[in-house]
Amino acid sequence: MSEAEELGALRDQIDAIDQQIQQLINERARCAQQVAEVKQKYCSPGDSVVFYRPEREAQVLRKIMARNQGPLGDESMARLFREVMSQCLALEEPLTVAYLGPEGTFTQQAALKHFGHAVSCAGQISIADVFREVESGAAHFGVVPVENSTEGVVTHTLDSFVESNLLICGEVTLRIHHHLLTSEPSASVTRIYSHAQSLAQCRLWLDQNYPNVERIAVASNAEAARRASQEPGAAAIASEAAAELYALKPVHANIEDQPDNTTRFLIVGQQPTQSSGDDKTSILVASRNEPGALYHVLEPFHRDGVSLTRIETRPSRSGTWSYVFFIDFEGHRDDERIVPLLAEIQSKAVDFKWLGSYPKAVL
Ligand SMILES: C=C(O[C@@H]1C=C(C(=O)O)C=C[C@H]1O)C(=O)O
Repeated sequence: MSEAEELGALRDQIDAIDQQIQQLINERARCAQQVAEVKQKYCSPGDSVVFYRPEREAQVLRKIMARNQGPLGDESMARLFREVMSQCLALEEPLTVAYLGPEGTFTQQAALKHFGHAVSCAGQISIADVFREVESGAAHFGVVPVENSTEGVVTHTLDSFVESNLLICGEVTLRIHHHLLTSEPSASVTRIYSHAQSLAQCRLWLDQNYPNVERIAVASNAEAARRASQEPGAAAIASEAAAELYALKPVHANIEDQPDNTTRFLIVGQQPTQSSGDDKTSILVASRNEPGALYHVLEPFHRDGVSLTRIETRPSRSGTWSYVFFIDFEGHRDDERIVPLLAEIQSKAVDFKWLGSYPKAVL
């Protein structure tokens, strides 16, 4: 056989397989539409139907990864199905997701990684605005950054939970790569714009490569890219998405000081999420201002062998030198061993707030 004949035969096979995949995807989509009808049928009058089910989506993705045999990698396969589910859910109900914008931010990337591309994303100018959009019902869900592996916690996000009644219904992590973007030759750069966190994440690289160039902190990396596209002599530290959006060239790629630089984002919404079988819970606890206060809050976790995944301390706004603790641990509020544990902590604390139980990030 000639090359053309061999390729022709294989491409015929691919066409036939595509036809089957397409039919099956539409069959799946029809099932999702029926799921929507069932959800509507059993919804109590006065309640609003909840179409998006984070725990079910996490379970679907975990099953896909567990049974995958290649040659496509587990994560690549899960990403494909992430998009299929996103389109199926959009047939049930098109979602609006508020995120910390503007367009081109890492938070937007996180929103698309979590929900897939069939949602409509609404960029907000602050974390408080993301919370407001979801509280008012203008957006179904919100996405906000909460911690970075190099720079630590995003305090605005934690503080927002003190006042807000929104619940955490998911988490998503993103490997953060920073690039130096400009439209000029890199030698003529006189100013570098970026968000303060990104400037900090690239501090050593900047000290070595641009020691005498002014670093200017702006509201977001996307805003930095916008300025770099308009001002002569300006460069930005931002993402590939921002480079595309503002037609800038990445003159130096992956300039972050820590190669495993990762940011964790939270998904916030109005409804509680059911157990997916592999979950995390976040709580806020204020304890008495006395010796051993934190110890007494944490002791039950140790005793019951429940793993803490994070603990943050923030000053409470209600009194000088009193604190609230943000605690993340493994398990769901409805798990048999978590129910009594939470009751005990609640009974010991001056103030206690359950912020949500949600599936551990799958992708
Ligand atoms: C189909 C459903 O609704 C939505 C779509 C899903 C899917 O496409 O698999 C999964 C969960 C929900 O977000 C469902 O609840 O099963």
